[in-house]
Amino acid sequence: MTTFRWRPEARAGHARAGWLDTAHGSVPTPTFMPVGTVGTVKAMTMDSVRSTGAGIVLGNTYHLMLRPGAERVRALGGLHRFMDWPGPILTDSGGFQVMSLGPLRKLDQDGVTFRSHIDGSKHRLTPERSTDIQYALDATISMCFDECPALPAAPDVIAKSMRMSMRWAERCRTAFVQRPGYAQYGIIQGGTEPELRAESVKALTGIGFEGYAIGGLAVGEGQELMFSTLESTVPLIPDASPRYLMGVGTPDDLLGAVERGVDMFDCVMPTRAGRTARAYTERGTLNLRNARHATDSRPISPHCDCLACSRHSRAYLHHLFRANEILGPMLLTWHNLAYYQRLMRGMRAAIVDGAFTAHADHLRAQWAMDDW
Ligand SMILES: CCOC(=O)Nc1nc2cc3nc(NC)[nH]c3cc2c(=O)[nH]1
Ligand SMILES: [Zn+2]
Repeated sequence: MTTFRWRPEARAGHARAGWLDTAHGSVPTPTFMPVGTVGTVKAMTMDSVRSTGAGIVLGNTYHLMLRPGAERVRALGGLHRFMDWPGPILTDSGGFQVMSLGPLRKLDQDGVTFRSHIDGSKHRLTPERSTDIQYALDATISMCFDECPALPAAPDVIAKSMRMSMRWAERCRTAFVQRPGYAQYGIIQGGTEPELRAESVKALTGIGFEGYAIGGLAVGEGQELMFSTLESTVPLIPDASPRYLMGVGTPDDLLGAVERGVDMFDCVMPTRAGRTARAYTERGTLNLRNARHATDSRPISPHCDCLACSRHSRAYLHHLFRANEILGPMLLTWHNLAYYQRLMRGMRAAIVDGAFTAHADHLRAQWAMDDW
């Protein structure tokens, strides 16, 4: 029987390398979670996701509750069976998606009523319903139902929103079914106000969760404010608890957040960029639709073992995107996820080898070169 926990392996300042033990297997941290919004990592098979080195994938409660419905997924054996991913799955609570529906949703102290973007049907999410849906999906890691306020916002607006999210966190914890190897994460809110962030951490650790997410960031505040908020918030989280920074980010964001003690990440950038001809590489990004790649016989990256880099040229990817061929987004999504996983593995190895500072300097110097 597995107990859900994070085990430290090595440290470099605030950065940590470790293992996350779950009911669906152990995953090395720091880890990047590909986003599998509607039960699929777009343009990828789960075997190709596995081949990039991914350990945990993310599923969206909001999308899955609307289609095909949580009850149907449960009846079919849960999300692991449904999408054929035997490893850990983290499901978000739907909070963030629903908040971004704008006029299609009505928020009150008890939850959110909204209309489906698919067929306009009416739905309601509350802390209890969100937690029940994630249970029906058999999520390895469930997230609390929270409100992520748009930034910039006045401190009193941020405070009111955070305090509502803390009341919702209490209700989520009460509704959560504890099972060995499964987890529920509290989501720290508080905008970029250190005192509000501290109040939120205190409230959540008082309730007690298996892990803690830093929410309310990567919503337009900019990297400097994101990093300063991490510096004031992460040290308040219990050392043995896994930390998850939601919706982040670029390779440079990931490096800076790992340096500040974050263990887990999710972001749509590598998959979304893969569909829009943008390639991530050790030397910055490439827009493969650009004519300058039309005759370039080199792989996207000489350091990459993905299918695109081991079999094809930049010229071929350029051609596929110009011809609007499905294989283009498939190959480039594969490459971008492989790059993100290689980046995480490289940071982890440097922390374990006691060479993290030198590795961070090397990464930043390379990204600045974007000359190939
Ligand atoms: C993944 C769990 O998400 C939730 O259930 N709530 C939540 N999600 C967020 C997603 C975010 N994505 C970004 N930037 C792309 N920032 C985010 C914040 C939250 C959040 O505060 N709360
Ligand atoms: Zn590649």
